[in-house]
Amino acid sequence: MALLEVSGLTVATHDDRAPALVKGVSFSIEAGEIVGVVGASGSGKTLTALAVAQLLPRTLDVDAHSLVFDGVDLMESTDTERAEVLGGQLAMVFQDPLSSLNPVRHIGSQMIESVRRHRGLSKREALQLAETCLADVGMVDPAGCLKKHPHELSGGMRQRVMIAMGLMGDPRLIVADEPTTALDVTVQAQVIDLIVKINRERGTAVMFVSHNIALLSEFCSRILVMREGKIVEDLSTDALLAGASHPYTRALIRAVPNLTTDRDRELATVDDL
Ligand SMILES: Nc1ncnc2c1ncn2[C@@H]1O[C@H](COP(=O)(O)OP(=O)(O)OP(=O)(O)O)[C@@H](O)[C@H]1O
Repeated sequence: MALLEVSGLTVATHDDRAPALVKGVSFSIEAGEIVGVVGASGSGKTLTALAVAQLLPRTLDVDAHSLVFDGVDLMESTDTERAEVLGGQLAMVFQDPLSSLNPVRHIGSQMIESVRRHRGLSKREALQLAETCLADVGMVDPAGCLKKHPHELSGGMRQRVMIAMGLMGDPRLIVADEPTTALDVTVQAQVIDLIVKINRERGTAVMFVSHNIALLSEFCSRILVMREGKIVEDLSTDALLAGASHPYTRALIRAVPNLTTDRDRELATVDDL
């Protein structure tokens, strides 16, 4: 069984007359796999990621035939089971770390909060773990970082802190929603290298949301293409680079000049995809 199996996931507003925002999508992610989710703005990528992490706002209705993470159907599970999964095994990294971090609290106290609640560690043990996780994500002075406030760190460093915070629970899946979009290109590459390193060294699966199919093709083994709330294609990156793809995927490829596939020449002759 896959690590994550989503079947018939629908997300909608409470307005019955409005069309659903995510329309019955199904996909799976194997343990240790990096899967990209790509699509134009508004195609439903973030809502799908938030539904997996059970973080959708209450203003939205969510329904699914099943949403099984590590053998537990989160649609059917108790609050306690869900809290256990979400308290550690599944970590979420957002585009803007500043909106996830409390500006007036030290990094250390924010990092240890969840792990103390869910794993019953003492403050000292939790701070030791936080320091180790900060070292794992390449922070040069992990002990010093614990005593800093978010605004004292650069954007790239804040994103490393968010990833370190996710690692505190030793997750099996990291759901990363455009984690590098707000960063400049060099820092973006460093954060992606870090996520790939975590995947290789710890076997952590990754669901990586981006609007950039070329970027995803560099490190994902599989890519889900979303359009208007549906997954229109689910293909391996090898298949993508070989050129076998849906017209909408080809349009996304065409929008990125530095991704070359066998189809590129053909694409230049295809009108109005
Ligand atoms: N809380 C909400 N209430 C109502 N509609 C919403 C809500 N959140 C998102 N939407 C709408 O749902 C659709 C899908 O949004 P979503 O954020 O998943 O898109 P996305 O593919 O992640 O886009 P982007 O790349 O711009 O982040 C959009 O039309 C958006 O306006």
